[in-house]
Amino acid sequence: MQTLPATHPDDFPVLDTDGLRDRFLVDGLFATGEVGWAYAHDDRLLLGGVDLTGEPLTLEAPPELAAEHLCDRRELAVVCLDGSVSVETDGQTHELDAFDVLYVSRGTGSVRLTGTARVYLVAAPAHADHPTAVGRRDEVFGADLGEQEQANVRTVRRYVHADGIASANLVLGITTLAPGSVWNTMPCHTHPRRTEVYLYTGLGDGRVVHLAGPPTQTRSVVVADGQAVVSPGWSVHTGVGTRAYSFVWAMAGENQDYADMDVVDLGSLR
Ligand SMILES: O=C(O)C(=O)C[C@H](O)C(=O)CO
Repeated sequence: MQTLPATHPDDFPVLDTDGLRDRFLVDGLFATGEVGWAYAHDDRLLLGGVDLTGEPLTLEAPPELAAEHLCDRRELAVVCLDGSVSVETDGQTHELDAFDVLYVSRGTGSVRLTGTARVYLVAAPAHADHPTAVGRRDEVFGADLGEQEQANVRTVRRYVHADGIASANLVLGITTLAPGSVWNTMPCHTHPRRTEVYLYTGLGDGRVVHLAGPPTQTRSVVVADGQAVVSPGWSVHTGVGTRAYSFVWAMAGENQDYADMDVVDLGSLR
């Protein structure tokens, strides 16, 4: 399992390309038939991915958690990126199509996936139980943002958040850029009270030049389809693609208020 220990912001500007990628880029999540895990020490976010080809798969807690079941102390989001997947949680079945999300309650004993799909997993420590619930792509709250002139026309869909699917800690959504738009999250922001992870999808062979770091000392990380970038509370998270794409954004920390962010003035970005 890839482990990403926390980094002090003063150490960020001195990292070279490989150092930045080692510390913040998550790669290798989507193996066929088995879950690839990554464990960010920032807010203890656990990320997983699997390429399902029809064989059922039961999710196990990675040994690093020292837990009997994945959800013993954690809540989980199961995100269907493409295809369709059937998720059985303690005997209850939930059908997901592309960009549907299943929130799985802390305390759930067994989680089993069956289907032909790429599935992304995000699990955060939880101090309370909330009901297992499905958020459907076409039913959750979606905000249409951006302008054609700024190449950032996009729909930001919110699934798990203060006014949506209830959770103890997790906040999660999916942003989709319109054809011809390439910029996400500009003007950008930081979340001093949360860690955020962007998982890029729908990029094909393209790339996103993702900007990270303190607002006055940003660096770029070139990201491919199926890779993710961890943004600690002091880091901006924004990027420009070689084509339109989607990304799953997931956060954990002090609260679940989507609007709790510090917007960075474009003129102060360095
Ligand atoms: O394109 C955007 O703007 C976003 O998707 C922003 C994310 O929702 C985000 O960063 C939430 O904190």
